[in-house]
Amino acid sequence: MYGSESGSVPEDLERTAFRRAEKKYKLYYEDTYKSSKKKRKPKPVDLSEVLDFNSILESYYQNVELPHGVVPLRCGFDRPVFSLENRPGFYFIPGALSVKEQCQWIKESLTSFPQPPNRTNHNAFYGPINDLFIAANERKVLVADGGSNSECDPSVSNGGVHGWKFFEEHEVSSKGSTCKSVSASVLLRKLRWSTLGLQFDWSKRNYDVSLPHKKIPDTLCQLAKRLATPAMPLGEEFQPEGAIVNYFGPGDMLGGHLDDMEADWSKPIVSMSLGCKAIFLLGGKHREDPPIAMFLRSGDVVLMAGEARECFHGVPRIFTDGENDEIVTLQRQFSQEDDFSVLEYIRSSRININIRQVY
Ligand SMILES: O=C(O)CCC(=O)C(=O)O
Ligand SMILES: [Fe+2]
Repeated sequence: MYGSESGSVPEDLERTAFRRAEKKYKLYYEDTYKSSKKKRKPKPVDLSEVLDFNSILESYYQNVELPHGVVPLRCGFDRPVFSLENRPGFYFIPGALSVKEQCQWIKESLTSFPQPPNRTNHNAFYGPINDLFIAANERKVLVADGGSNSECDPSVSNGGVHGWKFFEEHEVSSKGSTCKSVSASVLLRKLRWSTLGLQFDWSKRNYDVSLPHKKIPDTLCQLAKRLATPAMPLGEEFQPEGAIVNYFGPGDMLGGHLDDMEADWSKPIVSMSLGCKAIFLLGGKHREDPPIAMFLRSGDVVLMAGEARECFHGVPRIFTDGENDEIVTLQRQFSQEDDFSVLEYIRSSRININIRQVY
């Protein structure tokens, strides 16, 4: 499902309309800048066909005609909600989260959500990792304890458990380069997903109820229940049971896919965008259907329910450059709160939290 700027795609996959749109919006760099990674310049991309719900919201407030096919929903929600004429079950709530809420969920996504027993993409290789964000700020290094080859672990003189443990940088460098190690900041940069509540097993593409898990935090549940209301049948309440947190760095993308592992597709997926702006592609039921492209900004919420659950979707691009990322207010807030480590992370990242009712 995931890809990155370096991923190559078999030719036949490029034949679908969805794949062509992914290619159109994906990050490519100008060739002339290839030699120097720092100065690489993104190739310009034509964004004229990307739906912009910020300007749609403005038009709505000013009573100006909306783009063809965009329909405001009358549902009594406390913010404007838009639907798309030819994608029933899809709802867009621009700016649904306040800046404070955005900061709160960004911080939780970095600090508490990746904590065991929640799983992350690092589990398969390193096992559970505690306090990754703190370790990254303290410039710690994760070191392999090689069992019999235990000189790798500065604290173990002979034998010891197999596994990985954080150490201070100087403890590791004094040991030389014989041990397998990776810096916490590299691991934080490579964090791609964490799962909350019922744990999603990516290898089986299913929920594994036998895996230990904690309930989704109550504040997040309450928020998701409220945000889900425009897509819920009257009188029914959304029951958040599982969530996937996606972390995107520059050049990362989320390939076209369906989320079809939940039992009841009439219930929405509540999807919150945080950090740098992205392009979201909402396709149809077939990869051959031309997708609709739209910007997702920090604070936007998307709901996918009913027929929209059968639509391919993905994120081909995030914008991490100051001109396009649209995170000034977020940056200001983190600076005011002296949260410079979070600020550093989010200025080149996007986080998506999508919350699901599984049964
Ligand atoms: O990042 C997004 O906005 C979409 C995420 C998504 O589709 C998923 O995790 O299934
Ligand atoms: Fe999805």
